[in-house]
Amino acid sequence: MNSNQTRLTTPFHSHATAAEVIEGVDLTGRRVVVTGGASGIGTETVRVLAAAGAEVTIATRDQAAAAKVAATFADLPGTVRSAALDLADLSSVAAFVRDWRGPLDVLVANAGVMAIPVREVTAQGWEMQLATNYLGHFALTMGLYSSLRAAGRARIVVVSSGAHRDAPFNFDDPQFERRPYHPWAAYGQSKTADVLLAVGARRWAADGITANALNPGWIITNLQRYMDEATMREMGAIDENGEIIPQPYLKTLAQGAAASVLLAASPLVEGVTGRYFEDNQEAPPATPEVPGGVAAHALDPDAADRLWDYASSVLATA
Ligand SMILES: NC(=O)c1ccc[n+]([C@@H]2O[C@H](COP(=O)([O-])OP(=O)(O)OC[C@H]3O[C@@H](n4cnc5c(N)ncnc54)[C@H](O)[C@@H]3O)[C@@H](O)[C@H]2O)c1
Repeated sequence: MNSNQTRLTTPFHSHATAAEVIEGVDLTGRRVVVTGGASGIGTETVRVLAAAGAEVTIATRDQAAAAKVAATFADLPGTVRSAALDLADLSSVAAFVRDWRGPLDVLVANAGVMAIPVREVTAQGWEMQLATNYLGHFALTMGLYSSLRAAGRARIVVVSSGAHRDAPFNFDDPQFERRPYHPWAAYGQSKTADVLLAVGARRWAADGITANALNPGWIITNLQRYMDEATMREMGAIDENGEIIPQPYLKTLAQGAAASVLLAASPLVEGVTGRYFEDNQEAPPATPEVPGGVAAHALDPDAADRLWDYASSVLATA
Protein backbone atom coordinates (compact mmCIF):
# COMPACT_ATOMS: atom_id res chain seq x y z
CA MET A 1 0.00 0.00 0.00
CA ASN A 2 1.46 3.39 -0.88
CA SER A 3 0.23 6.72 0.43
CA ASN A 4 -2.07 7.21 -2.58
CA GLN A 5 -3.92 3.95 -2.03
CA THR A 6 -6.81 3.30 0.29
CA ARG A 7 -6.49 0.18 2.38
CA LEU A 8 -8.54 -2.69 1.00
CA THR A 9 -11.03 -4.10 3.48
CA THR A 10 -13.19 -7.19 3.18
CA PRO A 11 -16.33 -8.29 5.05
CA PHE A 12 -14.42 -11.17 6.65
CA HIS A 13 -13.32 -11.26 10.27
CA SER A 14 -9.86 -12.36 11.33
CA HIS A 15 -10.92 -15.97 12.04
CA ALA A 16 -13.14 -16.56 9.00
CA THR A 17 -12.45 -19.89 7.35
CA ALA A 18 -11.02 -20.44 3.90
CA ALA A 19 -14.34 -21.88 2.73
CA GLU A 20 -16.20 -18.80 4.00
CA VAL A 21 -14.03 -16.27 2.17
CA ILE A 22 -14.78 -17.79 -1.25
CA GLU A 23 -18.29 -19.04 -0.66
CA GLY A 24 -20.14 -19.18 -3.98
CA VAL A 25 -17.00 -18.74 -6.10
CA ASP A 26 -16.74 -21.21 -8.98
CA LEU A 27 -13.17 -22.13 -9.92
CA THR A 28 -14.05 -24.73 -12.53
CA GLY A 29 -11.32 -24.81 -15.16
CA ARG A 30 -8.92 -22.67 -13.11
CA ARG A 31 -5.46 -24.20 -12.83
CA VAL A 32 -3.66 -23.74 -9.53
CA VAL A 33 -0.26 -24.72 -8.15
CA VAL A 34 0.21 -24.82 -4.37
CA THR A 35 3.79 -25.35 -3.21
CA GLY A 36 4.09 -27.34 0.00
CA GLY A 37 0.48 -28.44 -0.41
CA ALA A 38 1.01 -31.84 1.20
CA SER A 39 0.80 -30.53 4.76
CA GLY A 40 -0.48 -27.79 7.03
CA ILE A 41 -1.94 -24.59 5.61
CA GLY A 42 -1.08 -25.73 2.08
CA THR A 43 -3.27 -28.84 2.31
CA GLU A 44 -6.25 -26.83 3.50
CA THR A 45 -5.64 -24.34 0.68
CA VAL A 46 -5.64 -27.21 -1.82
CA ARG A 47 -8.83 -28.67 -0.34
CA VAL A 48 -10.84 -25.48 -0.43
CA LEU A 49 -9.72 -24.49 -3.93
CA ALA A 50 -10.49 -27.98 -5.26
CA ALA A 51 -13.85 -27.91 -3.45
CA ALA A 52 -14.61 -24.79 -5.51
CA GLY A 53 -13.81 -26.73 -8.69
CA ALA A 54 -10.16 -25.82 -9.36
CA GLU A 55 -7.58 -28.15 -10.93
CA VAL A 56 -4.93 -28.09 -8.24
CA THR A 57 -1.36 -29.34 -8.46
CA ILE A 58 0.42 -29.97 -5.19
CA ALA A 59 4.07 -29.11 -5.80
CA THR A 60 6.01 -30.99 -3.19
CA ARG A 61 9.13 -32.89 -2.23
CA ASP A 62 7.08 -35.55 -0.54
CA GLN A 63 5.27 -37.45 -3.29
CA ALA A 64 3.92 -40.12 -0.94
CA ALA A 65 2.32 -37.50 1.33
CA ALA A 66 0.93 -35.66 -1.71
CA ALA A 67 -0.57 -38.87 -3.10
CA LYS A 68 -2.32 -39.46 0.24
CA VAL A 69 -3.68 -35.92 0.25
CA ALA A 70 -4.83 -36.20 -3.36
CA ALA A 71 -6.61 -39.51 -2.58
CA THR A 72 -8.43 -37.89 0.35
CA PHE A 73 -9.72 -35.18 -1.97
CA ALA A 74 -10.77 -37.50 -4.81
CA ASP A 75 -14.47 -36.76 -4.29
CA LEU A 76 -14.17 -32.99 -4.56
CA PRO A 77 -15.58 -31.26 -7.65
CA GLY A 78 -12.11 -30.16 -8.81
CA THR A 79 -9.02 -32.30 -9.33
CA VAL A 80 -5.92 -32.70 -7.20
CA ARG A 81 -2.66 -34.09 -8.54
CA SER A 82 0.91 -33.83 -7.39
CA ALA A 83 4.23 -33.01 -9.00
CA ALA A 84 7.76 -33.13 -7.64
CA LEU A 85 9.31 -29.87 -6.51
CA ASP A 86 12.22 -29.19 -4.20
CA LEU A 87 12.50 -25.44 -3.84
CA ALA A 88 15.95 -25.79 -2.33
CA ASP A 89 17.27 -27.35 -5.52
CA LEU A 90 17.28 -25.26 -8.68
CA SER A 91 17.41 -28.30 -10.96
CA SER A 92 14.17 -29.52 -9.38
CA VAL A 93 12.55 -26.11 -9.90
CA ALA A 94 13.73 -26.17 -13.53
CA ALA A 95 12.29 -29.67 -14.03
CA PHE A 96 8.92 -28.61 -12.59
CA VAL A 97 8.81 -25.61 -14.94
CA ARG A 98 9.88 -27.73 -17.92
CA ASP A 99 7.10 -30.22 -17.27
CA TRP A 100 4.37 -27.63 -16.75
CA ARG A 101 2.07 -27.42 -19.75
CA GLY A 102 -0.36 -24.65 -20.62
CA PRO A 103 -1.61 -21.62 -18.72
CA LEU A 104 -1.46 -21.23 -14.95
CA ASP A 105 -4.18 -19.17 -13.25
CA VAL A 106 -2.90 -19.17 -9.68
CA LEU A 107 0.47 -19.83 -8.09
CA VAL A 108 0.35 -20.11 -4.29
CA ALA A 109 3.92 -19.85 -3.00
CA ASN A 110 3.16 -21.49 0.32
CA ALA A 111 6.03 -23.89 1.13
CA GLY A 112 8.41 -22.84 3.82
CA VAL A 113 10.81 -23.73 6.58
CA MET A 114 11.21 -21.82 9.82
CA ALA A 115 14.03 -21.16 12.23
CA ILE A 116 16.48 -23.86 11.13
CA PRO A 117 18.76 -23.82 14.20
CA VAL A 118 22.16 -23.99 12.47
CA ARG A 119 23.02 -22.40 9.12
CA GLU A 120 22.42 -24.94 6.36
CA VAL A 121 23.10 -24.46 2.67
CA THR A 122 21.53 -25.86 -0.49
CA ALA A 123 23.26 -27.67 -3.35
CA GLN A 124 23.79 -24.20 -4.82
CA GLY A 125 25.42 -23.04 -1.57
CA TRP A 126 22.56 -20.74 -0.57
CA GLU A 127 21.35 -20.27 2.99
CA MET A 128 18.48 -22.72 3.37
CA GLN A 129 15.67 -20.48 4.64
CA LEU A 130 16.32 -17.79 2.03
CA ALA A 131 16.66 -20.45 -0.65
CA THR A 132 13.47 -22.35 0.24
CA ASN A 133 11.18 -19.55 1.25
CA TYR A 134 12.25 -16.99 -1.32
CA LEU A 135 14.88 -17.84 -3.97
CA GLY A 136 13.22 -21.12 -4.96
CA HIS A 137 9.86 -19.38 -5.23
CA PHE A 138 11.44 -16.55 -7.20
CA ALA A 139 12.95 -19.06 -9.64
CA LEU A 140 9.61 -20.88 -9.90
CA THR A 141 7.71 -17.65 -10.51
CA MET A 142 10.16 -16.54 -13.19
CA GLY A 143 10.02 -19.97 -14.81
CA LEU A 144 6.22 -19.98 -14.86
CA TYR A 145 5.87 -16.37 -16.00
CA SER A 146 4.81 -17.18 -19.57
CA SER A 147 2.22 -19.68 -18.27
CA LEU A 148 0.88 -17.06 -15.85
CA ARG A 149 0.74 -14.47 -18.61
CA ALA A 150 -1.05 -16.94 -20.89
CA ALA A 151 -3.82 -17.31 -18.30
CA GLY A 152 -4.85 -13.69 -18.82
CA ARG A 153 -5.75 -12.76 -15.22
CA ALA A 154 -3.30 -14.80 -13.19
CA ARG A 155 -2.66 -14.38 -9.50
CA ILE A 156 0.49 -14.99 -7.49
CA VAL A 157 -0.08 -15.49 -3.77
CA VAL A 158 2.97 -15.42 -1.53
CA VAL A 159 2.68 -16.78 2.00
CA SER A 160 4.84 -14.56 4.17
CA SER A 161 4.72 -14.13 7.96
CA GLY A 162 4.50 -11.51 10.67
CA ALA A 163 8.18 -12.39 11.25
CA HIS A 164 8.97 -10.10 8.29
CA ARG A 165 8.51 -7.14 10.64
CA ASP A 166 11.72 -7.89 12.53
CA ALA A 167 14.01 -8.29 9.56
CA PRO A 168 14.59 -5.89 6.67
CA PHE A 169 16.34 -7.57 3.76
CA ASN A 170 20.07 -7.32 4.38
CA PHE A 171 21.56 -6.58 0.95
CA ASP A 172 25.08 -6.47 2.41
CA ASP A 173 24.99 -10.05 3.63
CA PRO A 174 21.77 -11.83 2.66
CA GLN A 175 23.32 -15.29 3.00
CA PHE A 176 24.78 -14.81 6.49
CA GLU A 177 28.32 -15.27 5.22
CA ARG A 178 29.84 -12.45 7.29
CA ARG A 179 27.33 -11.78 10.06
CA PRO A 180 26.52 -14.45 12.64
CA TYR A 181 23.67 -16.72 11.57
CA HIS A 182 20.49 -16.38 13.58
CA PRO A 183 17.55 -18.75 12.91
CA TRP A 184 14.88 -16.06 13.35
CA ALA A 185 16.79 -13.34 11.51
CA ALA A 186 17.14 -15.70 8.55
CA TYR A 187 13.45 -16.63 8.68
CA GLY A 188 12.31 -13.02 9.05
CA GLN A 189 14.51 -11.86 6.19
CA SER A 190 13.18 -14.60 3.90
CA LYS A 191 9.62 -13.54 4.75
CA THR A 192 10.43 -9.87 4.01
CA ALA A 193 11.77 -11.12 0.68
CA ASP A 194 8.45 -12.90 0.09
CA VAL A 195 6.51 -9.64 0.48
CA LEU A 196 9.02 -7.86 -1.75
CA LEU A 197 8.48 -10.58 -4.38
CA ALA A 198 4.82 -9.58 -4.55
CA VAL A 199 5.74 -5.89 -4.70
CA GLY A 200 8.36 -6.50 -7.41
CA ALA A 201 5.85 -8.42 -9.53
CA ARG A 202 3.88 -5.18 -10.06
CA ARG A 203 5.98 -4.98 -13.24
CA TRP A 204 3.71 -7.74 -14.62
CA ALA A 205 0.44 -5.85 -14.04
CA ALA A 206 0.19 -5.04 -17.77
CA ASP A 207 0.23 -8.81 -18.42
CA GLY A 208 -2.82 -9.16 -16.18
CA ILE A 209 -0.72 -10.82 -13.45
CA THR A 210 -1.30 -9.67 -9.88
CA ALA A 211 0.75 -10.66 -6.83
CA ASN A 212 0.00 -10.24 -3.15
CA ALA A 213 1.53 -11.48 0.08
CA LEU A 214 -0.04 -12.51 3.36
CA ASN A 215 0.48 -13.55 6.92
CA PRO A 216 -1.70 -16.59 7.68
CA GLY A 217 -1.59 -15.96 11.44
CA TRP A 218 -0.36 -18.42 14.01
CA ILE A 219 -1.37 -22.03 13.36
CA ILE A 220 0.21 -25.09 14.96
CA THR A 221 1.73 -27.14 12.11
CA ASN A 222 4.95 -28.98 11.27
CA LEU A 223 6.52 -25.57 10.78
CA GLN A 224 7.24 -25.27 14.50
CA ARG A 225 9.35 -28.44 14.55
CA TYR A 226 12.57 -26.53 15.22
CA MET A 227 11.03 -24.61 18.11
CA ASP A 228 11.94 -26.27 21.38
CA GLU A 229 9.44 -26.55 24.22
CA ALA A 230 11.09 -23.71 26.12
CA THR A 231 10.55 -21.30 23.21
CA MET A 232 6.97 -22.49 22.71
CA ARG A 233 6.32 -21.96 26.44
CA GLU A 234 7.96 -18.53 26.34
CA MET A 235 5.68 -17.58 23.44
CA GLY A 236 2.68 -18.77 25.46
CA ALA A 237 1.88 -21.48 22.92
CA ILE A 238 2.07 -24.49 25.24
CA ASP A 239 1.68 -25.06 28.95
CA GLU A 240 4.08 -26.79 31.36
CA ASN A 241 2.76 -30.20 30.20
CA GLY A 242 3.45 -29.44 26.56
CA GLU A 243 -0.27 -28.99 25.81
CA ILE A 244 -1.29 -26.30 23.32
CA ILE A 245 -2.88 -23.35 25.11
CA PRO A 246 -5.98 -22.13 23.28
CA GLN A 247 -5.35 -18.49 22.34
CA PRO A 248 -7.72 -15.99 20.83
CA TYR A 249 -5.16 -15.30 18.13
CA LEU A 250 -4.32 -18.94 17.44
CA LYS A 251 -6.01 -20.14 14.26
CA THR A 252 -7.19 -23.50 13.03
CA LEU A 253 -5.98 -24.73 9.65
CA ALA A 254 -9.33 -23.77 8.14
CA GLN A 255 -8.82 -20.22 9.42
CA GLY A 256 -5.10 -20.16 8.62
CA ALA A 257 -5.72 -20.91 4.95
CA ALA A 258 -8.32 -18.15 4.58
CA ALA A 259 -6.02 -15.33 3.47
CA SER A 260 -4.31 -17.57 0.89
CA VAL A 261 -7.65 -18.62 -0.55
CA LEU A 262 -9.01 -15.07 -0.46
CA LEU A 263 -6.06 -13.79 -2.47
CA ALA A 264 -6.10 -16.80 -4.80
CA ALA A 265 -9.76 -16.71 -5.72
CA SER A 266 -11.93 -13.95 -4.29
CA PRO A 267 -13.41 -11.40 -6.71
CA LEU A 268 -12.85 -8.81 -3.94
CA VAL A 269 -9.15 -8.64 -4.78
CA GLU A 270 -9.45 -8.77 -8.58
CA GLY A 271 -6.81 -6.44 -10.03
CA VAL A 272 -5.24 -5.73 -6.62
CA THR A 273 -1.46 -6.16 -6.63
CA GLY A 274 1.65 -5.63 -4.53
CA ARG A 275 -0.09 -5.63 -1.17
CA TYR A 276 0.16 -7.50 2.14
CA PHE A 277 -2.80 -9.05 3.96
CA GLU A 278 -3.28 -10.18 7.53
CA ASP A 279 -6.45 -11.41 9.23
CA ASN A 280 -8.22 -11.31 5.86
CA GLN A 281 -7.70 -7.56 5.41
CA GLU A 282 -5.00 -5.50 3.82
CA ALA A 283 -2.70 -4.83 6.76
CA PRO A 284 -2.16 -1.34 8.14
CA PRO A 285 1.39 -0.03 8.55
CA ALA A 286 3.14 -1.65 11.51
CA THR A 287 3.58 0.63 14.52
CA PRO A 288 5.26 -0.06 17.87
CA GLU A 289 1.93 0.51 19.67
CA VAL A 290 -0.28 -2.02 17.88
CA PRO A 291 0.63 -5.66 17.18
CA GLY A 292 0.62 -6.78 13.56
CA GLY A 293 0.72 -4.69 10.42
CA VAL A 294 3.17 -4.49 7.57
CA ALA A 295 6.66 -3.06 7.92
CA ALA A 296 7.61 -0.26 5.54
CA HIS A 297 10.78 -2.15 4.59
CA ALA A 298 8.66 -4.95 3.08
CA LEU A 299 6.61 -2.68 0.81
CA ASP A 300 9.47 -0.48 -0.35
CA PRO A 301 9.34 -0.54 -4.18
CA ASP A 302 13.05 0.30 -4.48
CA ALA A 303 13.97 -2.60 -2.19
CA ALA A 304 11.64 -4.83 -4.24
CA ASP A 305 13.38 -3.91 -7.49
CA ARG A 306 16.81 -4.25 -5.90
CA LEU A 307 15.90 -7.67 -4.55
CA TRP A 308 14.53 -8.73 -7.95
CA ASP A 309 17.92 -7.80 -9.47
CA TYR A 310 19.77 -9.56 -6.65
CA ALA A 311 17.75 -12.77 -7.07
CA SER A 312 18.11 -12.67 -10.85
CA SER A 313 21.88 -12.33 -10.55
CA VAL A 314 22.08 -15.13 -7.97
CA LEU A 315 20.08 -17.45 -10.23
CA ALA A 316 22.20 -16.49 -13.23
CA THR A 317 25.38 -17.56 -11.47
CA ALA A 318 23.98 -20.88 -10.19
N1 LIG B 1 1.98 -22.05 10.86
C1 LIG B 1 2.15 -20.76 11.17
O1 LIG B 1 1.88 -20.34 12.30
C2 LIG B 1 2.68 -19.81 10.13
C3 LIG B 1 2.80 -18.46 10.50
C4 LIG B 1 3.28 -17.56 9.55
C5 LIG B 1 3.63 -18.01 8.30
N2 LIG B 1 3.51 -19.33 7.97
C6 LIG B 1 3.92 -19.76 6.62
O2 LIG B 1 2.94 -20.61 6.10
C7 LIG B 1 3.53 -21.47 5.12
C8 LIG B 1 3.02 -22.90 5.32
O3 LIG B 1 3.53 -23.36 6.54
P1 LIG B 1 2.74 -24.40 7.48
O4 LIG B 1 2.53 -23.74 8.77
O5 LIG B 1 1.63 -25.01 6.77
O6 LIG B 1 3.91 -25.48 7.75
P2 LIG B 1 4.18 -26.94 7.17
O7 LIG B 1 5.52 -27.31 7.66
O8 LIG B 1 3.04 -27.82 7.48
O9 LIG B 1 4.18 -26.69 5.61
C9 LIG B 1 5.32 -26.26 4.91
C10 LIG B 1 5.41 -27.06 3.64
O10 LIG B 1 6.56 -26.62 2.90
C11 LIG B 1 7.17 -27.77 2.36
N3 LIG B 1 8.57 -27.51 2.06
C12 LIG B 1 9.56 -27.21 2.94
N4 LIG B 1 10.73 -27.14 2.28
C13 LIG B 1 10.47 -27.38 0.97
C14 LIG B 1 11.27 -27.46 -0.19
N5 LIG B 1 12.60 -27.32 -0.15
N6 LIG B 1 10.68 -27.72 -1.37
C15 LIG B 1 9.34 -27.91 -1.44
N7 LIG B 1 8.53 -27.86 -0.37
C16 LIG B 1 9.10 -27.61 0.82
C17 LIG B 1 7.02 -28.84 3.43
O11 LIG B 1 7.23 -30.13 2.91
C18 LIG B 1 5.61 -28.57 3.89
O12 LIG B 1 4.68 -29.29 3.08
C19 LIG B 1 5.03 -21.30 5.25
O13 LIG B 1 5.51 -20.47 4.22
C20 LIG B 1 5.18 -20.59 6.59
O14 LIG B 1 6.35 -19.80 6.66
C21 LIG B 1 3.03 -20.23 8.87
